[in-house]
Amino acid sequence: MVQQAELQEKASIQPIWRVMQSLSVYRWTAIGALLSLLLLTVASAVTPQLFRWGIDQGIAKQNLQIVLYSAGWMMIAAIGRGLFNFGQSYWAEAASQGVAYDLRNKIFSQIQNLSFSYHDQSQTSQLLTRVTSDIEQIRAFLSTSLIQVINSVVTLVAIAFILLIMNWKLALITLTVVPMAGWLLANFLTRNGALFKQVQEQLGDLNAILQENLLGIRVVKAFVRESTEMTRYTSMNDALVRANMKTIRAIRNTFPFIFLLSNLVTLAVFGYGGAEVIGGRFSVGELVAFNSYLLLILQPILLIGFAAPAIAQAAASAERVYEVVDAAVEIRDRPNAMPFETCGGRITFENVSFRYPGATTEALKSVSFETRPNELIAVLGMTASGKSTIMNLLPRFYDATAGAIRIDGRDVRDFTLKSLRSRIGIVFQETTLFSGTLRENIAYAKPNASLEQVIEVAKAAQMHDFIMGLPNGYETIVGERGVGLSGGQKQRLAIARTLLTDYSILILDDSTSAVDAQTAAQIQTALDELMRQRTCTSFVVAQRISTVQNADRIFLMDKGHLVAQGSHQELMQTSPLYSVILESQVKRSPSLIPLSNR
Ligand SMILES: Nc1ncnc2c1ncn2[C@@H]1O[C@H](COP(=O)(O)OP(=O)(O)OP(=O)(O)O)[C@@H](O)[C@H]1O
Repeated sequence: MVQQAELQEKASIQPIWRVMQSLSVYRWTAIGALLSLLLLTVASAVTPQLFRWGIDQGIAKQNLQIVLYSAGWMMIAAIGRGLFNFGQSYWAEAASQGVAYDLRNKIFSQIQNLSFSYHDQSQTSQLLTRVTSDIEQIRAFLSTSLIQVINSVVTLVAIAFILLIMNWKLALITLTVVPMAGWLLANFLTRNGALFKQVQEQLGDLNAILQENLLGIRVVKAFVRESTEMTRYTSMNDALVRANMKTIRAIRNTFPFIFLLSNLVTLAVFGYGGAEVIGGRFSVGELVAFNSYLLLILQPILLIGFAAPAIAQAAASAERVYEVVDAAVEIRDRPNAMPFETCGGRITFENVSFRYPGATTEALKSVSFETRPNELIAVLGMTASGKSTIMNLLPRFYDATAGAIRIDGRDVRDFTLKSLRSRIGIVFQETTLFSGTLRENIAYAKPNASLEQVIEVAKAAQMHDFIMGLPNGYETIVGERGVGLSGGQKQRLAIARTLLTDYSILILDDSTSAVDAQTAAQIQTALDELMRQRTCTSFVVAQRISTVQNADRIFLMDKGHLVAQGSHQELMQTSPLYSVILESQVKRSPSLIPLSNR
């Protein structure tokens, strides 16, 4: 139990240290804030002494000059406090903005590097919450809570020192408040760390529903599920409010005790100090000064108290942010990885098996094949038979669990990822477009491509005529995720985008599924030309008979196994499964001519 508690505490405190260490990049700004803070403490600590001087030496002895002098110095101290306060908050804010900026960039760059498997398993909305709300919590901690705590500790130490010099007995009575309040706060932090983490997680969950809803709003409306979605969102929103209320209750249960403590101490000082003044052992000026210090010493304790929930919240947020920053990038370059430059066209799968992280069964089971230079391979199979998985392994979106994948005899893991992926042109099954113009979307991987080059690939993807029919042509703005384009148009744009890259291996993963048969055939003819001219090998995950017939070889997948390979004619004669699949396609798409009639 003790060990577990220790672990928990370690887990919550460490990220905060790490956040503070990241201030070292902005050390001069942080030092500026710290210096201002120290000067602010001096200016605050000196004021009660000026009071004491003014009362004891000025008012009590009827010396107007000293009263005026003390008032003048108090004025200077007040101006100093204002200036140092400004300097402290300005520099603390600047340093916190710097750290937040770096963290945002770091987490974004890590998100770019993390492997497909990480993104498969993580929730987009939780990532969004980490980049936005969690980093904001950390920034607020650096700009406000951290400064409050340092300020409080420095003030506490300085004032405790002054009080002890002034009257050690009275000082000891006063200072009893410090360990008691400290204990209450430490308890509060340990008990409620998990609660603050829970709030951030629930905020992420709430964002998840919002995000899913925004992405799927058309489905929601089509299925008339608005009220169900509303209920789902409201109940998550309720849960968030409940969690937030729990934190507020925790704060409410702790802070009244600290206030009570401070009030009791004020009374004790008044009673004991009053008796000392009557007994002639303490001057009125000293008691007034002491009382002012008492306020100054309670203020830091309360400030630490107010900062405590924010620190707990920031610790939970820092833990969540560093979880992403530290996540292992599974697919990375090996030491001494070499660039992939020329492709001879011999792609080999040697007993390749693959299981998706978290999956219970293998998506590929001991798949072996070898392609020949300039071959066009069609991959065919029932749904979920492993076709896309084969395509995912070649550019190393995932690494094979067993076996090896080679290009011209060299393991794909020996190449640098950047060179490997830039020489493999892939058109995914699902099309993602970015907001921007049609031209920008086509030239996504090659922003400097000339308009002629863009037009050339758009023609090959049978997109040019459509684009030219638009009032703004290639400069037409595409909505978010390609809103405003049909499914087939999006797919054709995705094909054009890939054709503009420096591919030498081309993979088309069912990328004309939303295009009508006639247009698909036109794209196919244009692609056939390009594939044979520019690629060393091409793979097409095929659904259409025309594609299958054009292929040099067909790989037939079934439940993760490569069950047959050969030409269309060969498979027609040898593989019953092949005939079944093709027949089912003919039924699905009446525009296709049954194979038996060809
Ligand atoms: N990211 C993933 N995480 C876990 N399992 C996955 C993932 N992607 C695919 N799978 C599983 O792997 C198996 C093979 O999927 P794959 O996408 O390769 O099939 P496919 O033949 O391309 O199917 P389709 O024709 O429907 O696109 C399926 O059982 C699928 O559920």
